[in-house]
Amino acid sequence: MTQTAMVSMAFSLNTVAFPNLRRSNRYPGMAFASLSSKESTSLGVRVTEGEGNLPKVVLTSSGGSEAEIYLFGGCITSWKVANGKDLLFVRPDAVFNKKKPISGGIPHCFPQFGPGVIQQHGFARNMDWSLFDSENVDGNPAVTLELKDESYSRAMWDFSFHALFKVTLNTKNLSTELKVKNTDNKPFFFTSALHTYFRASVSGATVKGLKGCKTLNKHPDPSNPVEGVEERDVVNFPGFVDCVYLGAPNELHLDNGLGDLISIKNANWSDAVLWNPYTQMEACYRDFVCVENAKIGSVKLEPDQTWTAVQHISIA
Ligand SMILES: O=P(O)(O)OC[C@H]1O[C@H](O)[C@H](O)[C@@H](O)[C@@H]1O
Repeated sequence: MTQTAMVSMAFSLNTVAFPNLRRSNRYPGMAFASLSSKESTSLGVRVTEGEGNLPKVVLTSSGGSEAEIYLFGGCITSWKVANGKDLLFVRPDAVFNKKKPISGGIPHCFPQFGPGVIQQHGFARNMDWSLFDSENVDGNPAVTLELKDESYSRAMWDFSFHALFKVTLNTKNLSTELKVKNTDNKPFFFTSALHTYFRASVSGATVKGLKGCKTLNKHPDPSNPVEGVEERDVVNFPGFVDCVYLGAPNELHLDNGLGDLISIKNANWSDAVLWNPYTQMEACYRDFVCVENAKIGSVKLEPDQTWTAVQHISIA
């Protein structure tokens, strides 16, 4: 299919309002499928209707990979590599009704990781992000979503900010770039994470690269993390795991126990978190591990300053 053919679909979003489409579709990469039609074979970037009638963006690369991103929460829920295998995991208890964050894929934690003065993991996973931009370069599609403060966020965190989240799909990798700009006239602080749920066989899953990191182990008491140092070359998930790794390296290697070796690279996500709820989630804990790129120490942004962090997950 040619690039021209990829964008031939009409833009028809009768039932869903996207408040910020002003810069969308600048590039010949985005097709907007009718929300009444769930089927499309277009390559590139298209918007369609997902679970619970929520709008989702589908990226399809010329190399045969596919990713899905819900505007609600700016949450990537699927990353299928060319053989059709989805390397991300959405929990069976996930709901798509905006009453809860989508439990699975790659939810945002912003502007707070974990519990604290505002809701657990912050509000970004509970808000509608908007389409901001799209492109399709050499068969590798990308979409940028946008989140700004509004009354919901202001009620708990009274700052003006502008976040952009760019998701780029290549044949063998999925990259994200998160930019947070302080658009207020006073400084603010935040913490953040990409709470990535990888499909896995928990009994065989391992993570390499964390040896030597300072740890804050939330097991057994989440409100009183135990400080330590990771001594293992290969970290596994023998039971409940909830551990922060400070000063994590810019590349980790996940063996998902299902035959896939996944490289998790980052720039500026200085920390990492491993999480598996074990029998707290009896129905699904065997089927995923969370390996999260995180920023646990507060980032301070002065007015007009921008913080940028990149995650790059790829398969060998
Ligand atoms: O259930 P959620 O709010 O999505 O949080 C799920 C988990 O996220 C992180 O991994 C935290 O370290 C855990 O303490 C928390 O339980």
